[in-house]
Amino acid sequence: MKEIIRKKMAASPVLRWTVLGLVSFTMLTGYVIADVMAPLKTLLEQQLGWDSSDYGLFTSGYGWLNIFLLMLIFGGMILDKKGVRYAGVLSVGLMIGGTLLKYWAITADLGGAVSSFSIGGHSLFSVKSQVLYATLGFAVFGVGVEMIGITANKAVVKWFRGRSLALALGINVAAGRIGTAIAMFGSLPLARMTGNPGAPLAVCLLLLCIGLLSFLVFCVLDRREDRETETLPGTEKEEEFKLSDIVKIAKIKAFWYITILCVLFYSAVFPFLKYATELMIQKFHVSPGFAGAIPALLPFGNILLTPLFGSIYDRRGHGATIMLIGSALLVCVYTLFAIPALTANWMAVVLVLVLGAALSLVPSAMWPSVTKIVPYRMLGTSYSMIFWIQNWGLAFVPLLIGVVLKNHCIAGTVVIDGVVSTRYDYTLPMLIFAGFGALSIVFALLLRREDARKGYGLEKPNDELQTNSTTKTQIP
Ligand SMILES: C[C@H](N)C(=O)N[C@@H](CCCCN)C(=O)O
Repeated sequence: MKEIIRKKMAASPVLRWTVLGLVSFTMLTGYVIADVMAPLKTLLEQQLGWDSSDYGLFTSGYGWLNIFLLMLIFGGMILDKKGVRYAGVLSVGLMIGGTLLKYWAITADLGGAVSSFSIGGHSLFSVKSQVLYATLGFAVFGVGVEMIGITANKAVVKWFRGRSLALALGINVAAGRIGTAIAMFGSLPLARMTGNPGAPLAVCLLLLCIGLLSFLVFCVLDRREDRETETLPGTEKEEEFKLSDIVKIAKIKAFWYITILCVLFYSAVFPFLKYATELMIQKFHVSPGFAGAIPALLPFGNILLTPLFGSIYDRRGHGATIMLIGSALLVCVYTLFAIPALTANWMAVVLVLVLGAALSLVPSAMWPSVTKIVPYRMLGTSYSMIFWIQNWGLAFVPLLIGVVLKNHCIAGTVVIDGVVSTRYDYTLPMLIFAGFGALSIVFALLLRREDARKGYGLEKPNDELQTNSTTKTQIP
């Protein structure tokens, strides 16, 4: 066991909340782009001649570099080695570069060119060049936006530890949800109004440049603060991150419990959203024009509830229990979604709202809890390892649900908007999501037990740590 002395909790409240606003705004601009193309699927098919598999390839591009080339992990190590300012500017640079490539691909006239890939004369696959370049752009963007997610977390921890940390992290997550809501509601009307599917991307690029400016202002404040803090008497420099720290992180049981809880929980929520509109139409008989509005309630609820639950964690504690309750809610929601007899519209609205509460509870406690389990100097790498494993779930669970629907859930046909479409019985997919929820409960319980054993303080108020913020903190 090693002990280090935490840096002094610095800065005035005004400065701290300003910093939170600047970093969160930058993250918001990234989150808008992450979801801005989702409402445009039909438009891309109508105007650019894409089909569903083109769209599927493009969407999956988000995780390619992060998952297979381990870019997320490298991003976390860069964050720990070089600090939040360097990592943040790099993230925004990647987001801008990736979005520029995507914008060019969507708006350029490539004359229907096709890119083919072959080995030894055997054709592997061919894809429209436009789709390929747009996908590559989205892949580069995906590295940047995931990296800004972990960078924002570490920056918020740097400025808020010991003082309303969970509230601040909750507000940061809420900023991401505002970004998602802007994309969900603004993208399609703008593209329709201009008749150009690239128009929302152009606006996003402008937003991202403002996000970059916002982050640069943060950098000035952060550097000034660092200089001032270094000169405070009694402040010892924190140990630097070493590669061997990864092994140390990997040896922490609670870290794995929280990571597995994270992948299970997020795999039960974000992939659900990809199918939620169809579920509303087919099970709850919501009109297609209105069906997307019900799942869209989810981010709105989060905007208020995530900071609220964060604040409860700060003042009253019960972090592990909050994660447990959020996981239990998943099981209730998906079990009710699975019951074939429950088809009332209002039921769908209530269940989505409760799901929104779950998606506020778990993140509001999960991200601050990581700071109690791993030391600050390893935080970037720890968050990136959690995100990396979570990205596997986010990439493959939608695929799993698609396969299950295709092979086990076809229940005839149905006419939607005058078009004969396949009718799916969503019982099995909902039970799979409920299963993820049940497993989340198991890992939340394991986490709570481990906390009781090791005394991480997950059940203690974060603000209580304020008194300890300038004293010694135990580090594994
Ligand atoms: C999808 C992404 N990897 C993720 O986990 N996002 C979380 C937390 C974001 C933390 C932002 N500083 C989310 O709830 O959106």
